[in-house]
Amino acid sequence: METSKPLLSVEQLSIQFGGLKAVSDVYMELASGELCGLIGPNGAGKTTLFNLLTGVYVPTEGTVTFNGHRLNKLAPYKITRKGLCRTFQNIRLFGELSVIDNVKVAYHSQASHSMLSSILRLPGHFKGEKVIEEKAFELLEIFQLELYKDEKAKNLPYGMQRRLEIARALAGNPSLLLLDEPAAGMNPKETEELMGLIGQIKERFSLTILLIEHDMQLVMGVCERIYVLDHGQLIAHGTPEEIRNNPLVIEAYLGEEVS
Ligand SMILES: Nc1ncnc2c1ncn2[C@@H]1O[C@H](COP(=O)(O)OP(=O)(O)OP(=O)(O)O)[C@@H](O)[C@H]1O
Repeated sequence: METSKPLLSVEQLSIQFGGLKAVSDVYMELASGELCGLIGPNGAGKTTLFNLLTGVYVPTEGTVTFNGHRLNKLAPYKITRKGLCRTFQNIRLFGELSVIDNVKVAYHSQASHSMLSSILRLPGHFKGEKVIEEKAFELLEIFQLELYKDEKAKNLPYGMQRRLEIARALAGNPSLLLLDEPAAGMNPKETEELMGLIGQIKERFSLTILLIEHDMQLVMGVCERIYVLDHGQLIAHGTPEEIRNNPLVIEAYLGEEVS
């Protein structure tokens, strides 16, 4: 039987900050089209792992292979161009720019019309700009932000800013999307709507998604598989059912609710 190669393959990935191994010998495989969770107590190394996958940090040891390419030591923007895009735990929008310009900026980093045609205002520039404007508006519609397109990003309510962050990440045309606590600070209704939306964009854009989330019920509800980190080490991975009943996970979360 032929088994297809994973979209993302992480082997023995480690990073050391002084005396602290923030990520230690981590293994992970994501198949194309999966929606996986990454969980673990505070300080477990989840965001650091995202930073390693996206080139923010260079690993001390180990390899990251994405879509057949070794990512080690590639600059973050090159990794984004390969189709691995992310959002951040702390919202990183251009607050003074309009909502639609925030998405357009993200498109420009991928734009196919050349810098020269833009400088000289050649027809290719205007055609490219029109396409970008249309695509950006489409993304705003998907995230129900189109009515706010001319509003400064900083004036959006928090939940909408979080949605705009994801729209911006999608403008990078990812095949793998990493979401760092996408529902942080949202109320239960906003969170439920966001999770529905994440399911929709996954199908619509044929995405593979890895998401960090603290709300256990939510992770168990939406993810097909879950990876669990504790003190930088991978202590478990499996289906929500397997994770819920794993003694190591229960111990790591002692005092917190796992189900
Ligand atoms: N640049 C850095 N220099 C030194 N230590 C760091 C650095 N980045 C992260 N760490 C440490 O690595 C450990 C893991 O941090 P990380 O932010 O990845 O955890 P996390 O699982 O994302 O936590 P949380 O759920 O609280 O966001 C922490 O002890 C943190 O202080």
